[in-house]
Amino acid sequence: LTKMAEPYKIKMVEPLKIRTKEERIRLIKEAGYNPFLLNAEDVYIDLLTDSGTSAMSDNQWAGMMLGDESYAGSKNYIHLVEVVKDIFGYNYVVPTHQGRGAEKVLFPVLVKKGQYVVGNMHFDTTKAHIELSEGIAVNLVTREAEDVGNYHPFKGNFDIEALKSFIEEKGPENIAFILATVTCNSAGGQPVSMENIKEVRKMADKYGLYLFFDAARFAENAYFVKQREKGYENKSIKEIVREMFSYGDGFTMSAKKDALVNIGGLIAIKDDVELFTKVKTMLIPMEGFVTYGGLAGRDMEAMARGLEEVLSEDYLSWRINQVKYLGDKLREAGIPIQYPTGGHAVFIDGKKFLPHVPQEQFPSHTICVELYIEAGIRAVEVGTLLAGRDPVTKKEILPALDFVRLTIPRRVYTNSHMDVVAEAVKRVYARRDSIKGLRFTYEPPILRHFTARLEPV
Ligand SMILES: CC1=C(O)/C(=C\N=C(/C)C(=O)O)C(COP(=O)(O)O)=CN1
Repeated sequence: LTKMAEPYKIKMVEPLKIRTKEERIRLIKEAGYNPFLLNAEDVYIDLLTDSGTSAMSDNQWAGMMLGDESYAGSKNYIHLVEVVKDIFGYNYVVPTHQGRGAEKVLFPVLVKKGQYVVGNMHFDTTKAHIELSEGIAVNLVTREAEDVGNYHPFKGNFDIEALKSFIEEKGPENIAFILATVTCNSAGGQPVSMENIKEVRKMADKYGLYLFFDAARFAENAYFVKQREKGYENKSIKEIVREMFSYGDGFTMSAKKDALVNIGGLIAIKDDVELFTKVKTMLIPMEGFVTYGGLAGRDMEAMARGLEEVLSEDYLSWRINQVKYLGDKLREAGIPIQYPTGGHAVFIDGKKFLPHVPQEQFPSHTICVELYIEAGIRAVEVGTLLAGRDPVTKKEILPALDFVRLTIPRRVYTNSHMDVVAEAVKRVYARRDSIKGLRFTYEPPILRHFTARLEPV
């Protein structure tokens, strides 16, 4: 019985505004049919992202009052380093302002012009920073990730054969490093198994390559390992995290996800002190001095406390089952989603939902627009609009996966909100045959999905 409700009670609330349907039709038109351009106060249930949108705990808020805002040697930094060492087993740690801050400092140190960074699936801003470092981002995720409707326990895994032949084909000297994203956001928040991580580690050792983690959703990955991988059912989340990261040489982290804070990032290096010196040298001009890296002391304190809190099994079990709760309601209604549901979001298969809308007219983005009109819900497209154009041919990339991501913030919404979301998706699904696609009225040259403006065809 104790597992049926949130393992926390609510002490402070933020009243929500609910615009009328007429207002929402006007507002989304004024926003160029792009939910990114809506004002938050015009959104009822915001499922745009789980990044930076978590509710902090009383323990974290109390930590905010203990901010040591000294420029150098803040006690919050010392606390943060201790926590990272204790959880991940890495000796060298610097804060950054968020995940991109970590990427723009670490990648130039690791990547030489023209080298490849091979990953399961890179998040779009991570890909952007690999390219800004003049590297080439390559995704080698298991084919199971594209088998959307069928159950596979670890759809975030690397395709080990593909990884081996890619490194052989290009030559290890042309691989900057291997990057394992846990969980794999772009595949549907899908986990990577410990067995797969061990296989990737073997490759890294065989070819003398670094293995880094993109650790944004590390705790959710560990929870799935505990639930789904033989031999881990009796291990604590902390033990599983420790083992996962023992196979890595370092990580970047957007703390805005599993560290339960609204701003923050990290770079951690296991034991390569030389590499750490290069990172610190880059950090100072790009993010700030070593002991604050673009953050206030209070933010580092909240992050240190969040990293410890997120390891709670009661918290993880509730958080991940809330995603499953929404996913199950949609599957029961016959709505096509990435199955099983991931750690942070339900991913609707837009191409199957709107088979009559050509991919060039952005089926999943169209569903996001309809969800806002239907019930003031803001979701995000992770598909064709996001993928953009081939930089050389300028043709639409047309990715295999075209998803609506219903991204659930941590500790913010109850299952009553999930019931509203499920009902709204069902109503859009019921009228899907009458839904038309979208076309650009303004198409930005890079990362177009954030500021594009569109209209119904
Ligand atoms: C796996 C991964 C991410 O998901 C990520 C950011 N994700 C966002 C903003 C999201 O909506 O999924 C980033 C960038 O983190 P940042 O948004 O700069 O703190 C890196 N890796």
